[in-house]
Amino acid sequence: MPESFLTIAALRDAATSLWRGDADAEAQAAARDRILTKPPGSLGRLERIAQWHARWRRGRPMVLERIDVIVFAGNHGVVAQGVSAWPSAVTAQMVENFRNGGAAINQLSRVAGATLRVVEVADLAPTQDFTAGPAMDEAGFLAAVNLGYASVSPEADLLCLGEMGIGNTTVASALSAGLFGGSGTDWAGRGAGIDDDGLARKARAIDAALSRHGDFTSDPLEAARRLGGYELAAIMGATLAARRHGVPVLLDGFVCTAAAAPLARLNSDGLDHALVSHRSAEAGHARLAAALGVEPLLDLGLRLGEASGAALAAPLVRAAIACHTGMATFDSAGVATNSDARAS
Ligand SMILES: Cc1cc2ncn([C@H]3O[C@H](COP(=O)(O)O)[C@@H](O)[C@H]3O)c2cc1C
Ligand SMILES: O=C(O)c1cccnc1
Repeated sequence: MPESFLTIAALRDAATSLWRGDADAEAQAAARDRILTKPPGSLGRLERIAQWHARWRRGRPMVLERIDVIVFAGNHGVVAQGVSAWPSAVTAQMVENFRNGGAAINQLSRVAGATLRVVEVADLAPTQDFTAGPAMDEAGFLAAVNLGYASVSPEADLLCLGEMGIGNTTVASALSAGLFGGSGTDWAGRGAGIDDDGLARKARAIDAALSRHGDFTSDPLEAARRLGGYELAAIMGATLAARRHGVPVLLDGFVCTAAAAPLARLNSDGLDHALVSHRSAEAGHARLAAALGVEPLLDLGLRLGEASGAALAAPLVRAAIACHTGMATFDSAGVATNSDARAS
């Protein structure tokens, strides 16, 4: 596979010929779960998380020494439609804040024992307003995908993805509608706190984008190029790279999940190496998770973005792996197995 995609066709090839994961490693992890000193299944979803990590780790040891958090930042032409309560300048100001350690994600990354990196996509130039034309041309879209792809280190044991981009809840709503159907009012939410009039403008902008681009959105990559944004394209590229490198992924909230969703539309298992870390309070996220058939790990009423939910869920993966690798077996600890096991 090339290190960067020169054409949409090359990207499509990569996104439709995915590594399917290590089914043996997953089965071995499930078998070990059954002999650990606990009632079978009693660690609930933690057991599935450990098995998931084993499957997508390409045979490497089940450790969580290196957790990478990457926040991709970008700007959006559709902000001109009055869809955000905040000016686009806040994107660059928050990037500076990330670099100075002052944002929520700085604190949450530290608590998770993770390393935070911020990547400005397209130098924070805005996309084209997608009510008037495609958000990105092919070259700009591919450059953003490639930047995201190249940002992923194969050395990471877990990758937390997030975003910063004023206006991007409108973009995520339009992209979700393009991929899964529905209208502006179905998908639009209040984002970073827009009022009722703004919410109505947001729904109208999404509907305008859908009527302009709707004929092309049956192709998930065209949907991503026309209705997406630079940082969303980078998140998709990073998610694809993580699949290739054997790095399990935690996706953040609505925007991040929408960004990666084209991969699930290209392949029914295209996001199996990624977990949705939390259910965002942003209106569209529950609908998007249902459309993808996934159950987010946490539900804390967060509606921030920045990878905040992903960083919060990383300790769950750490806990799952600690139990899986550290617990004694019934045999080694001399604990009696249950009656079914004794009878067999
Ligand atoms: C100070 C501030 C910090 C943020 N951190 C994340 N977001 C979040 O809000 C933005 C999306 O909301 P909308 O679509 O309504 O513009 C994104 O930048 C997202 O990451 C923030 C927003 C603000 C204002
Ligand atoms: O869930 C998200 O991704 C989100 C919610 C509100 C604002 N920005 C992002």
